[in-house]
Amino acid sequence: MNVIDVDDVSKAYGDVQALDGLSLSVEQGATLGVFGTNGAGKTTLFKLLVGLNRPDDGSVSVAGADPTNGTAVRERVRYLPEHAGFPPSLTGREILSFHARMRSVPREDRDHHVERILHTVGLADAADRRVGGYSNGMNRRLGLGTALVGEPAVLILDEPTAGLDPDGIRAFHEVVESLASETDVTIVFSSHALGEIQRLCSEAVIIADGQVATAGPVEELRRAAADEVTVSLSLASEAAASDVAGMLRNHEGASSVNRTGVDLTVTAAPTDAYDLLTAVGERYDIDRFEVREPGLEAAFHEAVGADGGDGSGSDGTAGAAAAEAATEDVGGEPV
Ligand SMILES: Nc1ncnc2c1ncn2[C@@H]1O[C@H](COP(=O)(O)OP(=O)(O)OP(=O)(O)O)[C@@H](O)[C@H]1O
Repeated sequence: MNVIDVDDVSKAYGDVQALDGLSLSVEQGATLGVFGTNGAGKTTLFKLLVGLNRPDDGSVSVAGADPTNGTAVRERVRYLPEHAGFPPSLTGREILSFHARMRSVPREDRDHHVERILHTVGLADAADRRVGGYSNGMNRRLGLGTALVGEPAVLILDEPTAGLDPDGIRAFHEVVESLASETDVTIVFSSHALGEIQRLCSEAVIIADGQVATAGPVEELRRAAADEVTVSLSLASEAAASDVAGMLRNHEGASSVNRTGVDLTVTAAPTDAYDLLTAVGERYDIDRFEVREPGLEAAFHEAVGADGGDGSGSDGTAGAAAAEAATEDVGGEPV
């Protein structure tokens, strides 16, 4: 049964055609990854799914109704925007309890409901700390926790791991993985990292120029992907880089390790890349990291680069931008 049906939807902001005849459907319980370059239309799509915007043309149905049609639908569909802030002086438990009251969770169930969510998002030990002292990753998981209050049918997560360090990404992945395997919630998850979509999602859709460029089971993307990814990372000193090289040579997930000064290049299976980064991040300060996935880049290039898209394609710019977006992956922030 489809829980989301988007049919031939268009949406413009003045002269900018953000969505241009986009159609997509999602089965209940699926985890859908939405990938696209900057400005492809992902956030516009998400706002239509949660009723924050209306389409100019076409129709949107979520959990059996038009999302702009009243609060009953909005209760069943939750949106975690890219940036969610909380009052720093409150604790995680207080914030979740507040959301439980707002969502009309019965008083006698509230404490148990909040406790269960704290465990689900991995914040049980930090429940009574003020959120002003939470890390970026903990804040993001608390945001996911607030979205889980009242047991929604659909979760819409807009780039939930953007800007997180490897530990934060891994912790968030674990929460999404357990939600996907242990509940019937449908998760729609946008990301600039194809590897993340490959790891977490059962279905993927690639959006380019406001349209679906390609869609299907992630298994198909996986088949198109290379067996190995390249992880590049820089350590604070040559001594640390040398230690890490030794450590990774003994790590069963790493198939090759090369070091030049403070820089390391490691090849690994796509699903091992985050484990390797976490293992290093637990013991050393990583200055910079990047995960490159040549096979996925090629698949993406093919999906959006073939006709080039509006105004940028004939000279290959769209394909180049696509490849750049894919290689950027989740790297960047110091750990
Ligand atoms: N409120 C707005 N007013 C004018 N133009 C907008 C507005 N919101 C989005 N756009 C434009 O619509 C297009 C699609 O934007 P959207 O935010 O949906 O893309 P996105 O895929 O989420 O991008 P990103 O990955 O950068 O967040 C872009 O060209 C953007 O500049």
